[in-house]
Amino acid sequence: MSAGDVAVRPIYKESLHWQGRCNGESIVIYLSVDGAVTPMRVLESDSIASVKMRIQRCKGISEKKQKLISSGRELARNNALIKEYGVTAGNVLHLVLRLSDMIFIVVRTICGEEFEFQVDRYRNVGYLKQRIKKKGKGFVDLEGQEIFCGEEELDDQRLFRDICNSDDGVIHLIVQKSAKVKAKAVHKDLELSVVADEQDAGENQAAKVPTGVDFWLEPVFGNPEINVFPFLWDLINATFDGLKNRNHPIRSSEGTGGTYFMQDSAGVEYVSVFKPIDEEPLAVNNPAGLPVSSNGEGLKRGTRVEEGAVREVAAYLLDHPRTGPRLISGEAIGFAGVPPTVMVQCLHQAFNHPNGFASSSKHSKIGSLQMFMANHGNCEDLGPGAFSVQEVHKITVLDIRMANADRHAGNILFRRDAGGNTLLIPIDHGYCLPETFEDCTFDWLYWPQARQPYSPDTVDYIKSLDAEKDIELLKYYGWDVPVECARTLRISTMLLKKGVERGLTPYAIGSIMCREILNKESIIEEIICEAQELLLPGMGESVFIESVSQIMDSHLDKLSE
Ligand SMILES: Nc1ncnc2c1ncn2[C@@H]1O[C@H](COP(=O)(O)OP(=O)(O)OP(=O)(O)O)[C@@H](O)[C@H]1O
Repeated sequence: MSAGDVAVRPIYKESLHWQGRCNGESIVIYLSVDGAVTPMRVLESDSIASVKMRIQRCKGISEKKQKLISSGRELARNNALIKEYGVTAGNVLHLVLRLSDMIFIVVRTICGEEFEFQVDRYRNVGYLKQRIKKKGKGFVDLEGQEIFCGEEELDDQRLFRDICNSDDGVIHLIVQKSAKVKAKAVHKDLELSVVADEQDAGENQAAKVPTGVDFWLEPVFGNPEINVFPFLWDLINATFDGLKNRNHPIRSSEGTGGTYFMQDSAGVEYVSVFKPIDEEPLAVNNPAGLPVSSNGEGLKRGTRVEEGAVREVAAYLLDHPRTGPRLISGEAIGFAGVPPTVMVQCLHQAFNHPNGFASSSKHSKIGSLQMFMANHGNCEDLGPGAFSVQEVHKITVLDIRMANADRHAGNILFRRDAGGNTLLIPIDHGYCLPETFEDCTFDWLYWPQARQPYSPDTVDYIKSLDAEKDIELLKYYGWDVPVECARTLRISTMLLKKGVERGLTPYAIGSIMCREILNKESIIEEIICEAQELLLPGMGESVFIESVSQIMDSHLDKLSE
């Protein structure tokens, strides 16, 4: 996309131009936010982090909440330079905001009682009152309850999204318990603080939606012989009941794709998360307005647009429980805790239908339906010190196996249990099993737990992994795994297994998979390249994999000397 495609706003005082920077290597690029475009002068040697800092200074958007995309690629590495991503004069940087959905509310009464709530920004004040009533019996009389913000009375229909409109997602209200509940300017002792935690083109091949219905949901089977696990049926049925009771899907403010929270039949809790393939980043109906991919490649190298859902399901299927394959044990949650995920088709007006909506199969969407996991935010909000070694290690095993190209801390939710333990929940696996290792990044690489050796239990789990069986399993579920993705799985599983045999830590293994700097190949890429050079015409995949194995051995032996 060139600057000519968009209307450019005049440069105003607090524009994104550098003040007093030399012109030597400076270029003008364009920043596009929600369709509004602002010119921005940068140096080609500026890092992505420094560009984000400038956007933060000029536009007041925290750099943590910024996702920058240029020419169909996410500028994911903060330490990489603008020029390394190939950004040149006149290019457009698309800024996608990652607003938090979940808001933590601490209600403190004058008597010193305290109640904690977690709501999302699309809930209203009436909903909070219901929650207060349920939790704090006798705390307030729901009938007589009124909540104020400053001098303004908040009516029951008011959404937290509209109250919590500051970028850092924090609202301070006051509760004055008199005959009524009142909220006004901040006062420490009487505080109700609302803290936002950081936390139709796609016509499908699925079965026809019954005529005359305005919503629909059913699983999509790649293989008609598959028996859907009972817990997945429960998930599908609970989601269906929510739709039947007119509790519509609610779009998440986070994320670059269309992600919808599906409500239960009472409209009180979320039961699942639906991600339609035609709304993925760079897909034709992406609600964030990102340009459509020019070559079908997804936001991360080696991934394809509209294949996010199949990868989400694959990550779940391959997250085998400790006790053995799910097909035998029937256990819902696996070693790493990927939430149960299933492929479905869903029809609803609330999804993004830029060309209009009609109750017909044509407008139903294929996508992944994942169990909604109650959480207290994501790992971007906490320092890694809060997590146990085992919790971090389970994520590292998953990411290494799946060669995850999108493991930033925001894609790990956390939940504290009553005993104060913090459980990590990995989500967002749409960029797993890429065809190449180029974009593999693991935020946990820099966490201290990654430098600890795996426990004997974890080593046993890793030893039990079998990439060939995994590929068969994915095929059985109907994903005709492309040869390149199967190769990725074989090589990453091999690396993990060989690594633990030599006592390597997740850090050591992960470092082999990730590029240290953007344009320098990682060790695993070098190994693959070396093996490719040895490959003679007519040699099959197994010979290639054997050659990778031998080269990998010699690299690892050197490492562990
Ligand atoms: N299984 C889940 N349980 C609870 N919340 C979830 C779940 N999956 C997603 N979410 C919430 O929805 C938000 C958006 O989801 P997700 O990160 O998967 O979307 P995305 O568009 O793929 O994001 P990204 O831009 O990080 O690639 C998450 O940040 C999280 O808050």
